[in-house]
Amino acid sequence: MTYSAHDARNDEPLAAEQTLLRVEGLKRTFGRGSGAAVVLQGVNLSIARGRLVALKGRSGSGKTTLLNLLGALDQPTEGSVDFDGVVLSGLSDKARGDIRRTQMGLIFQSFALFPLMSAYENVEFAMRIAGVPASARKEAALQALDYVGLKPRMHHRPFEMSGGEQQRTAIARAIAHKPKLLLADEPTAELDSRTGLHILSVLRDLVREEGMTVVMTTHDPAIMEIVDEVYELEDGTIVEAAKV
Ligand SMILES: Nc1ncnc2c1ncn2[C@@H]1O[C@H](COP(=O)(O)OP(=O)(O)OP(=O)(O)O)[C@@H](O)[C@H]1O
Repeated sequence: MTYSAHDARNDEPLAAEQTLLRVEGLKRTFGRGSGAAVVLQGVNLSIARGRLVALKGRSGSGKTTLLNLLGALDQPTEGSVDFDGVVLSGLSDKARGDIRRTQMGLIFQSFALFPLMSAYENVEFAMRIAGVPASARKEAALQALDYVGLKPRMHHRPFEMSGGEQQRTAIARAIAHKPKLLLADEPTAELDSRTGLHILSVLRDLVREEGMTVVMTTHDPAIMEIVDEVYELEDGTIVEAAKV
């Protein structure tokens, strides 16, 4: 069964052009033989463009593993992830990397901000990596920093900013090249509730105003208040899909 909270609401399958992500029969194991751990199994889902989606579930249920597969950071053991009509596992490492850099934005703890660069430089550098031409980078960086309300502090380095400001810098860095998909791993985990709500409103606006698709993992009940769809994982399988 393919889970799609969007389908469940409308009782109609998603049209191909509405679908940004289609996951079929996804399985991921780590290790081999009798010691192999099955971390994801039989995951099917379909996510439409312009949706704000949460993946929830207990610690160890497989949320980050699934997010890594959606973001082409990892390869499935079986099954496929189709991103905007392209099956990611059918591509070379280079082609997958190109799609990730140019069409996706990632907010992951493992992609920390560069400590010696200012907020502006962090955002500008990410666009260089994404292949945005030099002539367009300055304006796009300023626009992204303005979007998250950080323009006044854009010359500060991460250690001179609060946790919320650092997270907003990470969002600006992830969205400056206008990706189709934004993936965020526990984006409010390290923040107090007020700052976390501010971050969530920025993500909400990106979906509403810019038509971006956002998929994030979370333990945060506040996230459930603002998302369009929630998928719950249990032991590597989706057990519930809901329109909130
Ligand atoms: N590279 C790896 N090698 C071996 N096991 C792994 C690897 N990555 C993840 N796992 C295992 O897969 C399971 C799911 O991990 P995952 O990080 O996806 O869970 P999660 O739902 O994101 O948890 P949390 O909420 O704590 O971040 C865990 O048991 C973890 O130990």
